[in-house]
Amino acid sequence: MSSLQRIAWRPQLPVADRLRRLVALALTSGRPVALWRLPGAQHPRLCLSLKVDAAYVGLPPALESTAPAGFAFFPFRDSDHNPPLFFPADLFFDLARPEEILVSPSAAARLPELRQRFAALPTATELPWHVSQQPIPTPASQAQYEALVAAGVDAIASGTVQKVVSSRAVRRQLPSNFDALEAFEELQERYPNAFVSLVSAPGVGTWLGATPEVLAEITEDHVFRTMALAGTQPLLPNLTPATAAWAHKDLEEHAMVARYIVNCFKQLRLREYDERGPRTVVAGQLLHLRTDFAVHLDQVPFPTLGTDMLRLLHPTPAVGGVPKQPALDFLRRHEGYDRAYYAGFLGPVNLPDVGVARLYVNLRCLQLRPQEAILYAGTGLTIDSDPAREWQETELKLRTVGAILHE
Ligand SMILES: C=C(O[C@H]1C=CC=C(C(=O)O)[C@@H]1O)C(=O)O
Repeated sequence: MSSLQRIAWRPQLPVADRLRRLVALALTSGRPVALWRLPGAQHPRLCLSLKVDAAYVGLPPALESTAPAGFAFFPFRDSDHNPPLFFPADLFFDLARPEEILVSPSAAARLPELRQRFAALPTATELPWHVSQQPIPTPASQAQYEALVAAGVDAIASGTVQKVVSSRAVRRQLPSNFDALEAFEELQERYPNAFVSLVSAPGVGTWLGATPEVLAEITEDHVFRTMALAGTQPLLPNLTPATAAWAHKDLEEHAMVARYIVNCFKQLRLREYDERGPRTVVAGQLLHLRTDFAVHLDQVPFPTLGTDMLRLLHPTPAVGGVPKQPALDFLRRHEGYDRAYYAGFLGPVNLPDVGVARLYVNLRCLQLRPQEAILYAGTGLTIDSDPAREWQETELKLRTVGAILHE
């Protein structure tokens, strides 16, 4: 049950300024704020939490309709440095319906004060985005990354793992006059089919991204959905999804993710899932192999399937590896930097529609620092991986979110 209440809201301000001021309202008082645009949607949405402490949680969130409404922001791996978060929704603003706002009971009780603070905020100031207190990761040089790939291939050859997804971080200077809200807008325009997000929270910093990968969804029609997304090639001018041919390496890399998902269903003893694929899909300037999985929740006796699958799935072999624990151990030992929220997951739960949850893997993302951005990208390794090609693939993936870092 959502306890959010709909109220009319007609400040004398253009819609974009309302959004900017709501973000300012959160940031100037040290609170978390999440903005997102669903794949294919025309307008973004915003969730603001009034209680910072309420955001820190342990387990991945419950996805049932009885669970609280809010926005999940989970790291690749739990740690004191990268806490798993769920921002309970106190204010929800949908730019498709700019004349209203949804508020929680505690926000409703404070409406006069919130309205006053909102009205007093200057529109044109620079926004005080949250900054992570964690050290900036040391970027891997090409030689270092290729050595990591070679170590991954060795671990596969020796039988320690079957697949592992190595990754790296890159530092880029921010362009002069960089504005995170304008960058969020540009990501929406460039990638209409991605889940585009801008999340800023105390202890977490500020993250921007445009991901193609669903981790766990429960849709309006009561269908649980997830996908295997792995296998990459550039979308070259004379190529279409229909004409793309795939190397054995990509097919194998993809099949391991699909098998892992099937095994998660098996662990829950669920047989009634629909599997479609693999097919070729476009994500920005890249092509991926994708297999879609769906379960009609009204037709199976698994009321908590969404929550159970989420807890089994993360991190999938599209970002970790197979078997899971040895692959994660390999990454901890060899990767040489902290992924933080890259390859974690994020998205709204019961917000605004009760019974609907949309969680995505945090890929093609960057972290904002005062003068620079930290970009992240990884590649799935198999026994056939060539270090130079894997480096090249990370370069291509970095271009997705990197496209917004121009003068
Ligand atoms: C790990 C990333 O992508 C994953 C998703 C799609 C294709 C992938 C691949 O082909 O390696 C990765 O598994 C990333 O973008 O950083």
